[in-house]
Amino acid sequence: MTMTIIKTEKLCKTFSSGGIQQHVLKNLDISLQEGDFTIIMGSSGSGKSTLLYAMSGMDKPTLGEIDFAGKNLSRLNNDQLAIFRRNNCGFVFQQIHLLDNMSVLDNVLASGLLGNKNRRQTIHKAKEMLMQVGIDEKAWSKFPTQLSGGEAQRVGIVRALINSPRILFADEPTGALNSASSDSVLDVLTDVNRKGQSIVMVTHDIKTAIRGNRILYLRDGVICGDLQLGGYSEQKNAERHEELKTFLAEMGW
Ligand SMILES: Nc1ncnc2c1ncn2[C@@H]1O[C@H](COP(=O)(O)OP(=O)(O)OP(=O)(O)O)[C@@H](O)[C@H]1O
Repeated sequence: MTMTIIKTEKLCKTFSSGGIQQHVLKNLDISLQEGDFTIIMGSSGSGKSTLLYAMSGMDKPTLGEIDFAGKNLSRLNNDQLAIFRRNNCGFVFQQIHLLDNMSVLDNVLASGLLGNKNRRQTIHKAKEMLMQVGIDEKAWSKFPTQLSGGEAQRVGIVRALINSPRILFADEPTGALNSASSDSVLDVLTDVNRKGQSIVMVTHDIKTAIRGNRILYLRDGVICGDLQLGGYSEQKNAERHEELKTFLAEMGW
């Protein structure tokens, strides 16, 4: 039986500037299931990143409730939210933001050793996870500038997952990568999702989106489409592609 991990009720986000209000998210009622690889699509400016930031506690909603694994995020202050994010959320973005003056391994450990962690176990876990994403021992002492974009993003994913977050939030994680690097990153995301990691990802790209099992389509701050695609399988790649393209055409994408 699947479990709801995030539930929003009448979630609204309004930005105000120069006396003008922009209602970016409008009364969203969304349920996300644990173990899902949920994709958020929609045209530019439809509110995808704003929704990702609200659901992950990176930003506060203007109105409405967000229940994240039984915790009401709307009731937390900024310090409580920061602790909640550290314990429950992993993030990967288009810009990778590894620390240039630290080695690959130290970049992962900088996150992994936050809090009261056992150093030896954390180092072991970091090395094991780096191996799993194809970053072998030779690369552990390299600096981020010595990595390809795809390698750097795979290190970024390990850094995001080192504290075993409930959800990995990804905002266009392959947006800056070439096709081969992008595939290597998507393979890692598919693999960790198959092992049970819940993922919520924003993307514009169909090839990226078919990795998900559920596609939410946002238009002008409202969810107007919800497609269940089933789990990713390479054999059914072409069929999934067609199904998603048809759905997006119906959405007016
Ligand atoms: N901090 C902010 N202050 C004011 N307006 C904002 C802020 N963040 C987002 N917006 C506005 O909210 C709208 C939605 O932005 P958002 O980044 O969520 O869209 P998106 O669907 O992710 O777009 P894209 O696909 O282009 O990244 C945009 O018009 C944007 O300018």
